[in-house]
Amino acid sequence: MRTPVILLASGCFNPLTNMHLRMFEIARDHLHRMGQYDVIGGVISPVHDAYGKKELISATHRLNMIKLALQDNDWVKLSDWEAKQESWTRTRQILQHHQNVINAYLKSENNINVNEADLNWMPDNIHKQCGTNRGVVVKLLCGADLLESFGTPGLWADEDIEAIVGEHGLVVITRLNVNLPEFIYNSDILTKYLANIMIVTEFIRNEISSTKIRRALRRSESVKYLIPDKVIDYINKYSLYGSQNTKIF
Ligand SMILES: Nc1ncnc2c1ncn2[C@@H]1O[C@H](COP(=O)(O)OP(=O)(O)OP(=O)(O)O)[C@@H](O)[C@H]1O
Ligand SMILES: NC(=O)c1ccc[n+]([C@@H]2O[C@H](COP(=O)(O)O)[C@@H](O)[C@H]2O)c1
Repeated sequence: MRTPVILLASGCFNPLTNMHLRMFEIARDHLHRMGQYDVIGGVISPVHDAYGKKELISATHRLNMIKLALQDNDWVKLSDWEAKQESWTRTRQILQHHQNVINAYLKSENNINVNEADLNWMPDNIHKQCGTNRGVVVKLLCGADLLESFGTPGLWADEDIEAIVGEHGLVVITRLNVNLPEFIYNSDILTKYLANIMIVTEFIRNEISSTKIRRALRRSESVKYLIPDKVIDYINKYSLYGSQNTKIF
């Protein structure tokens, strides 16, 4: 029997791009083709404001843009749990929270109090898709650059990496200039849990990044077809990313 999986992408989404959405599609295709997993949902979890990364705009705006982008998406949902915490939360805790909540909810057959915020990101027809006996695994969906950041001294605790890869698992999308097999080979922890790391090769190379989108916006260059139209309208409406009085459609 296939294991039910939710793919969770945690990041800045500053702003959300079409590549963020595409990551979910190619990851789901890949996992289904492998035959071992049943991807029952996708979750986008934008980082808390306190993460404080350069140029990070408020979570309110980032959440609103994601909501707009997902209006026509029938399987990827927004989770605002991380963004609404008191402060920044480690990725390990985010994965654990989502996995615990969904499994408790499934076991209880609706009889526990799941708060509104958590109900929002759960897949539709979750009981039908999983029944009560099949535990859902929440896997971290990320790009190769995020995996590479595991090697930045002091950024990730070893026990967090071990829990993320060992208890959840990674689905990693290739990115230009990152040699994933070599990076994994050089890490004892990643090699130990190799079976839990799925590398998804994006053969249709696409180097859209939020950094490039912000740069284009600052320079009044068009970002159409790189981010969803509704997100462009929102950026225009609130003059975000230095896009005042510019033509970005
Ligand atoms: N073009 C891409 N290819 C593969 N993964 C990507 C791509 N763009 C973003 N991602 C992944 O999406 C997740 C969310 O990333 P984040 O919002 O930090 O995106 P980003 O576009 O890399 O941001 P920034 O450019 O601001 O650093 C991360 O795991 C990141 O690796
Ligand atoms: N120790 C950790 O759990 C840890 C460390 C660094 C980044 N992250 C997460 O990685 C994501 C992407 O961050 P960057 O955009 O800075 O690469 C963010 O969601 C951030 O919260 C987690």
